[in-house]
Amino acid sequence: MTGKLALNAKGLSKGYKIGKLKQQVLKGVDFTAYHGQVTMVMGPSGSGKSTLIAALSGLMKPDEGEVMALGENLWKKKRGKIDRFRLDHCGFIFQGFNLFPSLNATQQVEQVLKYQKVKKSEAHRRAVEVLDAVGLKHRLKQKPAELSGGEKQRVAIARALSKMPSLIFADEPTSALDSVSGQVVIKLLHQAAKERGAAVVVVTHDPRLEAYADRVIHMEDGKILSDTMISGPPVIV
Ligand SMILES: Nc1ncnc2c1ncn2[C@@H]1O[C@H](COP(=O)(O)OP(=O)(O)OP(=O)(O)O)[C@@H](O)[C@H]1O
Repeated sequence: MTGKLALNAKGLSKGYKIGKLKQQVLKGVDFTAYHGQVTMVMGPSGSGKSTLIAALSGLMKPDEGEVMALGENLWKKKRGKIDRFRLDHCGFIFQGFNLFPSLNATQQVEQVLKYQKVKKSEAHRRAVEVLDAVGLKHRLKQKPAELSGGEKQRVAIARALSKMPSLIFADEPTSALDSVSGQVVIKLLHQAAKERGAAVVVVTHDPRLEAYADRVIHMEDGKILSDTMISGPPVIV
């Protein structure tokens, strides 16, 4: 699995209309991501990083271009099938955590597994296991309001990892965190790539992440300016 192409996008373009003007945010972007690798996307604010992630993950249809995700032509699918693809194969870690305020840490993870039709008892077992893995065994019953920023982000990661997704999209996953919590989050993402062969795409301004990236892509003004493979070309197995 490791080293195989997980995402292969070609010619992605996207513009937003503001009144009569159209702002071109993605300008014919080609993008690849491999299983077992952490691909970091950097660039100035407004350069189109989040829009790129949205197009790659089935959240927002590009105006032009094609996304092959796990060998499937994502945007050729019907809306419901795209939603199902996301549910089955994608894990998301966004800024602001997106946790349900009324659910405790265990329930946050169980909720996701319920959508995957995992049995209740099995969902509970897996939720506890994955929360333990992110160092939150002592916070299983806490709701978001009772958790620190770092703990909330770890719940969000546990939730994303619990369904063992092949594709993980993280948008500024460490921006709200102190350096210790940030390191924990980075290591967990790295582990998901190395131990499970997930393709991890991380949008970040955080230079600490660079040490864990296999590849660093720089975007500017809707285009990719540079693409540097840090850990050498992927190994095809
Ligand atoms: N739904 C939308 N409607 C209109 N304009 C949008 C929309 N989403 C994003 N934009 C604009 O598109 C441009 C690129 O946004 P995007 O969020 O992709 O950039 P980014 O590189 O992720 O920025 P940041 O680092 O600040 O998060 C910005 O100028 C933004 O204002």
